[in-house]
Amino acid sequence: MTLYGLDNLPYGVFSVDGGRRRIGVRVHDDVLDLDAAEAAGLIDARGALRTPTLNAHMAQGRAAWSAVRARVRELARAGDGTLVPLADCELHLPFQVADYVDFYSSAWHASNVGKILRPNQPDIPENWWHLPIGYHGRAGTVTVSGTPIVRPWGQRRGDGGPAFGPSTRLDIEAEVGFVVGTPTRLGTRVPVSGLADHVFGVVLVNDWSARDIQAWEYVPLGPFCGKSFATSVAPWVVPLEALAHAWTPAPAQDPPVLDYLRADEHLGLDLSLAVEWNGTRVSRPPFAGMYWTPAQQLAHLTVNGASLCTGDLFASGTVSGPQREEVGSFLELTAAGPVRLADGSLRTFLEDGDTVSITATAPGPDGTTIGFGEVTGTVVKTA
Ligand SMILES: O=C(O)/C=C/C(=O)CC(=O)CC(=O)O
Ligand SMILES: [Ca+2]
Ligand SMILES: [Mg+2]
Repeated sequence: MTLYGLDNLPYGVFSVDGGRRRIGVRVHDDVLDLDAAEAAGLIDARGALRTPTLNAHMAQGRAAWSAVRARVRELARAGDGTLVPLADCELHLPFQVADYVDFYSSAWHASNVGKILRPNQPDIPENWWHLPIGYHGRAGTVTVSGTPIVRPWGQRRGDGGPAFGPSTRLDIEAEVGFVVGTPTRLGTRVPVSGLADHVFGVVLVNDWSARDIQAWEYVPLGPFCGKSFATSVAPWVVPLEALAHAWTPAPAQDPPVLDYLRADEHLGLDLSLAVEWNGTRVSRPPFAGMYWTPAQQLAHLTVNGASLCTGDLFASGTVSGPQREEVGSFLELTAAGPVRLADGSLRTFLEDGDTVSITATAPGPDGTTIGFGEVTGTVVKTA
């Protein structure tokens, strides 16, 4: 199956042999060097492609994204420009992260986690059905796929007070992130119809979570050290334009949402995720069933007049479906007992040396499939 053909063309940042960081587009198992293409006059983005992150091009806006993508497609089709084998490339964080926000938009995830963390309360709080709940994360600790994940230390609930040490309940969250290109002015809102004007593309996210630290610290202000130690993203940003065939009706919303969240077309994206734990596929989270859509998340994120910056990343929240084999966290996967991996070992939470990889596909035009690369990370013992 071709995942990186001419209908995809995801953007990344690469270097070869420790050289300069350059913008490129993945074409099958090669990277088309856009820095070299702009230097050679094969493409014109007013110099934005000759920079070490995608931010300058992302700031140029939707018309420029379309024009550059169309030209990249011509180059890729004609075999013009420099192709570097992917195997020779080191891949970097593709964009400089401005603000990072994480939502909580799967009803299955919310109800699973609610049962585990708040057994004496309703699974899902009343406000959840009226607004896409989220928290502000730590932009500076968003790292590219492959970066080792150092097991965090912190406080957890102990007998008669806090215990302290390396997290004993280290977990993942399989998510889909949206990368903002076009910024806004402080004091303005983005309407629910504004997604495609502001979002440049989509990237896979793993919101690593230390459940023991989280459970002790989060009342009443939400996650802090339990989620701020690292968030991994895939090295490839799939342009929103490449996902034109992946839109699908989102779940009906009842109770009805307020006007600012009501879209003429209430659409989600039909992405199929897969989670591998030390090489064993343990889950296939379906993104199409997310209750809150990215368009609603963006409208809510700015409804108070908060501005958008180029490089803002907002993540969907953990992608969980209704079945145990569809959940996006190990907290949920192992709630009823450990899972057995292909090597025969049993797991509940992550052990040092464990590797988790998340991949995804989406339908492209004419029966093609769009790939998102992978976001992977290996847990290492605290130094
Ligand atoms: O319900 C809670 O208290 C916590 C939920 C999460 O940890 C999930 C979170 O980060 C948001 C999400 O990924 O859906
Ligand atoms: Ca999360
Ligand atoms: Mg995180």
